[in-house]
Amino acid sequence: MKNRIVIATRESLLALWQARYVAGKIKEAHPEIDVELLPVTTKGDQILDRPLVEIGGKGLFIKELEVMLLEGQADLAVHSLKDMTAELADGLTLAAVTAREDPRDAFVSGKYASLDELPQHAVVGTSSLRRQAQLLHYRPDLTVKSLRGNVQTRLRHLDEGEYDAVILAAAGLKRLGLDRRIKSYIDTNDSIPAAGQGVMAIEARTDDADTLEAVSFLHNANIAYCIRAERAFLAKVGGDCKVPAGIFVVPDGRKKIVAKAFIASPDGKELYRGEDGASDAEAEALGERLAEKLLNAGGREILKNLQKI
Ligand SMILES: NCc1[nH]cc(CCC(=O)O)c1CC(=O)O
Repeated sequence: MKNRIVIATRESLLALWQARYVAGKIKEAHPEIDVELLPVTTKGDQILDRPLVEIGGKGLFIKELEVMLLEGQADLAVHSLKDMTAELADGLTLAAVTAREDPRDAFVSGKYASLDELPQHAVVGTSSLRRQAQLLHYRPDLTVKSLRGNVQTRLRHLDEGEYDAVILAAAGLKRLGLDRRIKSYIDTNDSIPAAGQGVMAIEARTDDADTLEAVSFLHNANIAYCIRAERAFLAKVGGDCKVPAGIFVVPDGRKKIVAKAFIASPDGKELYRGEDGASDAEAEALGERLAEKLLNAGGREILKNLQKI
């Protein structure tokens, strides 16, 4: 058994909260292990003046952490699963995925109680094509304006009056103790979450059996099945936040899971939705089948057009 585990983490308050949470759990379960945090600045955190899509997508938040693992400077990396690309770097594996925090998108505003209360042409902040497409599908009159940075920065931009409302993940706000900022929750049928939303992923070296064993108690097997389906879908539709797509999978009784997903044009005018279920053992096939169905329905054409931009 190891006597020391180093956890690489981004430096945002949410990332630090998540890394500290995992560190605390490991110390509780294994008092003999020394757990240390290694905060790392990632490219995705540094470049805030351009949309994520332009600077290379969400892999930018995890690459530096993966290098730390591969070079042996750290033993674990804690991520928001949502920020991870469909493929992990060679030699690395998901040691555990945690129980899911609230998966919903949250409506945050100083002036309005819900999406329905927003006046015509109100300005809503989000840089997620997934949120944008679903927002505009529901309310084509709204103006969606880019919003980047960590959770605190986004809230500050809202408070400074640049937006009438912003959409953020409920999970991040709750972890940071900012629930009071949430005016209402958007139902997962109206804003289908991103693959992995609300789940923390703990990544480690595939050959580091001691570390894998030390964190195995944090693994939630039921969520793992759901995540397998969500990530299989993500891999099929392009694996990055460049696509206006989402999927949400939940356990459904004994050894079954159900999924709902969508692919849309960024303006929300075209939106294809589907639902399907399977046994948990067939999670990947479920995600792939749903992706294929939505791609055939019109999603493939949308993704092709997006690549031209
Ligand atoms: N895009 C950044 C990001 N990555 C994970 C979360 C929240 C936590 C989670 O979904 O697990 C957030 C903030 C947000 O989308 O509002």
